[in-house]
Amino acid sequence: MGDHGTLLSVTPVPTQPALRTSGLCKDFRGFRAVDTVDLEVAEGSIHALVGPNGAGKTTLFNLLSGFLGVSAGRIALFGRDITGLQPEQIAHLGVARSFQITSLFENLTPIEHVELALQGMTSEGYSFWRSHRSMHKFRPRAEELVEEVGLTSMAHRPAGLLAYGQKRALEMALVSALDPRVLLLDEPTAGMGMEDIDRTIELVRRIATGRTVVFVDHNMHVVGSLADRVTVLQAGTVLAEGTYDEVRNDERVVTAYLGEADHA
Ligand SMILES: Nc1ncnc2c1ncn2[C@@H]1O[C@H](COP(=O)(O)OP(=O)(O)OP(=O)(O)O)[C@@H](O)[C@H]1O
Repeated sequence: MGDHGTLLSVTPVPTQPALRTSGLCKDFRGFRAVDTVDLEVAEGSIHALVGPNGAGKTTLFNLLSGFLGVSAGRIALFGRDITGLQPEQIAHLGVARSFQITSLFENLTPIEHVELALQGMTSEGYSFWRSHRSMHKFRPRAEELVEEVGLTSMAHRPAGLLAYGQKRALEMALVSALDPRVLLLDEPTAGMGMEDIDRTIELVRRIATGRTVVFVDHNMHVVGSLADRVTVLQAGTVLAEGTYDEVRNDERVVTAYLGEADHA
């Protein structure tokens, strides 16, 4: 080994997973909805959480984003313990979350929504009474984000007029505006027709560039198209994990889903 001088004193930091849970549990009055889950999400990956209804996917999302407190176990974000932090603290560390249903302001346009989101990211914080001029500095970036999600033609129309798929696209622009390192997407294609689904797949791919994405989706076409890795949950525990092809051929997974179909 050559002499690297002072560089030798710098200990290389091994790459930490974007998210890691160890022994994560959540109890609701004695009912264990998330049961000893060890999850590892690699930095830069797109990771899907799937499983039959009631498997604990949403609860796990709520734990990761701090909306629910853990009953046991730990959560680490890039190696930093975030267990017990409040949602806004976790958001501040670069984790953004989309919801299945987001409340948009019916009278504000997509551009205005995105401008508000961008303003919220600055030290100025959200302020509804700020002058138009101050908001205008966010206009170019807002236009870019609105274009990225395919809403340019609706950019200046009230959000109340947007079709369902367009509202979900606007949501995507809002989470992009937060420029998160880790993005948690809760059923990004729920309730969409085929055309919107394929557009959303493309959108998630684009937004995922340089980021880590964890998403929940029931649509296996979406999971197969997007996910680098898939974790299958059942009754709060990890049933299987691997690539999409690995898990979909796993007999336990097939059985779990057939079980669900039986009860549908
Ligand atoms: N606040 C709560 N109080 C009591 N039980 C809850 C609560 N939230 C979730 N549960 C229960 O925990 C289990 C897991 O629910 P969760 O919503 O996490 O499942 P899921 O995998 O997201 O299901 P779905 O695919 O239907 O959205 C379910 O049995 C649910 O009834």
